[in-house]
Amino acid sequence: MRRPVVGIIGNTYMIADTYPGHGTSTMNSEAIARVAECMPLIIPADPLYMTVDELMEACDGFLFTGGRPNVHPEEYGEEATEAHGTFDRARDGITLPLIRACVERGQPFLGICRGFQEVNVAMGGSLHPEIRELPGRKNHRMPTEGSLDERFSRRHPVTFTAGGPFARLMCAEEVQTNTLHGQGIQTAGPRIVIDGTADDGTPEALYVRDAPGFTLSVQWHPEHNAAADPVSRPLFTAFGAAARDWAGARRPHPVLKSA
Ligand SMILES: N[C@@H](CCC(=O)NCCCC(=O)O)C(=O)O
Repeated sequence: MRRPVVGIIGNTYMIADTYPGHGTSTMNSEAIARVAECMPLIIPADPLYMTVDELMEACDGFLFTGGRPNVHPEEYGEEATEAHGTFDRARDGITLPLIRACVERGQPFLGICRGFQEVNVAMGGSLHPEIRELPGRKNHRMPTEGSLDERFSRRHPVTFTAGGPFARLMCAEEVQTNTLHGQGIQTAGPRIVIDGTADDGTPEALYVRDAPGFTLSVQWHPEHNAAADPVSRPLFTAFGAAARDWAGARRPHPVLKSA
């Protein structure tokens, strides 16, 4: 059987500070190829180039990756302010309808950081532009100095709901994770289940209630050191199994089965 194809949502970057291109970190491709055991395919996420239907036909599952630009607040009914930072409207135009279509059809996805936030917004939730300004919250942003491994080092605990899909998948109710984000979930969408939180109350792990397929998503970055990290590895392995099920029969692999 051919390997399942996982569409890795690309971000827009300036190449050599001169002209725009699409891309993703090799950590994402590596995690999909070597841990999920699927074929990584980087997607130039822009509705000018493709439709959601075409993407769903071409790919068996999707990795909604991290990305510096924030989801546009119009997508959750708020006006943009300076605090909301920069945006990527082309990516919003693909990812938000694609998430809703995957939820409805049971096609698997794994959301990471901005991708986690996109899942919440796509399902009717909202984001806070700068969570470190909320009372009692810590700074979750990427350290401004240090090697890649230092910047992606584990910085806070995440506690999962006892008996929930994440606790079952990780065989632990508490894990340590990295953290590289400024925004965070403000209100969860009606079907979003927050299944893990940081020690300052920031939502860190979610799934979509009653979705027929795999929807596990995390605010941290499991793609770092995915093959060796005991928290990352089960997430990518379970996602790969869900994509294989979909590729084999074009049928969903439910979140609870995956855990
Ligand atoms: N913009 C959001 C999401 C942060 C995020 O995904 N960070 C990783 C960036 C990786 C990259 O630049 O590709 C926020 O700040 O909350």
